[in-house]
Amino acid sequence: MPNSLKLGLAGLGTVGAGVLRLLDAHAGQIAARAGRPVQVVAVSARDRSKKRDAVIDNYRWVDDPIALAQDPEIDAFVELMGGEEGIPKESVEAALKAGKHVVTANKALLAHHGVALAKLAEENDVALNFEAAVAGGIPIVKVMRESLQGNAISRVYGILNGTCNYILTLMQEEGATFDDALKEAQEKGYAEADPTFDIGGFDTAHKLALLTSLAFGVETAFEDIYVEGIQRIAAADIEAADRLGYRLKLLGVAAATEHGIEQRVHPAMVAKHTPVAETFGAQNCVLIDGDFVEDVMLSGQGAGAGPTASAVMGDIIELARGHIFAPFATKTADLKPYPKAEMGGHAGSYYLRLTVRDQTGVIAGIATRMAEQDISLESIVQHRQRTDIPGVDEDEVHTGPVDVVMITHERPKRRSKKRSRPSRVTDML
Ligand SMILES: NC(=O)C1=CN([C@@H]2O[C@H](COP(=O)(O)OP(=O)(O)OC[C@H]3O[C@@H](n4cnc5c(N)ncnc54)[C@H](O)[C@@H]3O)[C@@H](O)[C@H]2O)C=CC1
Ligand SMILES: N[C@@H](CC=O)C(=O)O
Ligand code: NA
Repeated sequence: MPNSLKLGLAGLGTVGAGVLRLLDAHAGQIAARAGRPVQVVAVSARDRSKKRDAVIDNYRWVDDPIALAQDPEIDAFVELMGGEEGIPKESVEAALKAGKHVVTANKALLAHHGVALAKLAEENDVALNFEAAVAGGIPIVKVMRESLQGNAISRVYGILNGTCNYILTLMQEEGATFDDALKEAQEKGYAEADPTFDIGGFDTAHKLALLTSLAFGVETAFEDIYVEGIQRIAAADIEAADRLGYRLKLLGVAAATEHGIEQRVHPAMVAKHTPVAETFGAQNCVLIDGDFVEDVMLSGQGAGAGPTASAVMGDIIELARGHIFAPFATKTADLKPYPKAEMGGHAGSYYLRLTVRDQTGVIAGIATRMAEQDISLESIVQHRQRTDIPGVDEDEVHTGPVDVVMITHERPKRRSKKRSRPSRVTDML
């Protein structure tokens, strides 16, 4: 049998430990399928003695991930530390410059520095594989990079963050609080080390930047993505969505428009009984519209040790077989600059929830204000009496507060810079 593919693995948390367990469980099958054994020879993390979900005694320990990245014994460096700057970035650069293949799950790093790192990989004739960086176990990067390259893609969108979908699912299905649901997602290993990246929509935006590049053959443009997270979603929004026949989901959308490519991340009302609305827990769902293939949808677990380790191992097996692809499908010199479509030109229908006093003329007043702002309403509904607002006592029960829920007709996001946005806005898909 040919020589084994020797790996140096940096990062032994949820994903790193998952990769070691997967290799341990399926070493024989992987060797047979890859055509040669795959072997971890050395590992690195912050704390050697930490209790973890994998046994590391059989591997050489290297304190410094950058030294591991250049270790003469390894063929490939597997970066599972996370973070866009510092040691993860320097170690990946060091590995590529030393002629080592790199496999990483680090979407934050790639969203910011992916094209520069891909250029380094090209110059050194090595691979930079990142299937695990987008939608966890779903093989979306391979599909975009290889299978769909013959198409002109007009849109790629979906649920790209397991933590947010898990939180929204628990709030919707079990009435859990936001904080409790987030804590559970963290305990299950879905969340980023800093969960603000998840709930603030930035992790979805990191992944969207990579999908946009793969779909449209353009440079990544994370800074140009419109990002709104799920932190301000309240139980009352979830209830209102449910009554209107929708589920709230955090979506990432990249779409070709007449003005360029629009990239946006925000919560959206998704009609019940559609595949996106039926995506629950840590599952992700990615949809692609191509001119010849038409609609493609992929779904599966977007986070967690097992699914992510599966994606990492797929990338490693590809290397062991000797397959090297351009990381962003197109040679970096041929990637086009990102043609940004301003969100100001985005046409959408919006959901708004106002909490108001239940007094005569309130709804008429709102309708008048909306008309003054040239916003046309598709529906306006007065919802339940609010009893959960501090300072409201029983005597006030007839004068409010109540929720008024409105759905607007499709309109551009901002007609004029002078107009302020309503405080609670959710774009509908
Ligand atoms: N947890 C998940 O479901 C998924 C995670 N990812 C990505 O995989 C990567 C790893 O994520 P997790 O395993 O969840 O993180 P984690 O926090 O569980 O583990 C991180 C590991 O990296 C080590 N590490 C971090 N920074 C380091 C540094 N500067 N020097 C040395 N060691 C360092 C830590 O000691 C730890 O062993 C991240 O890029 C994450 O975004 C991607 C898909 C899914
Ligand atoms: N924190 C991420 C992990 C996978 O990418 C998520 O929740 O989706
Ligand atoms: Na993936």
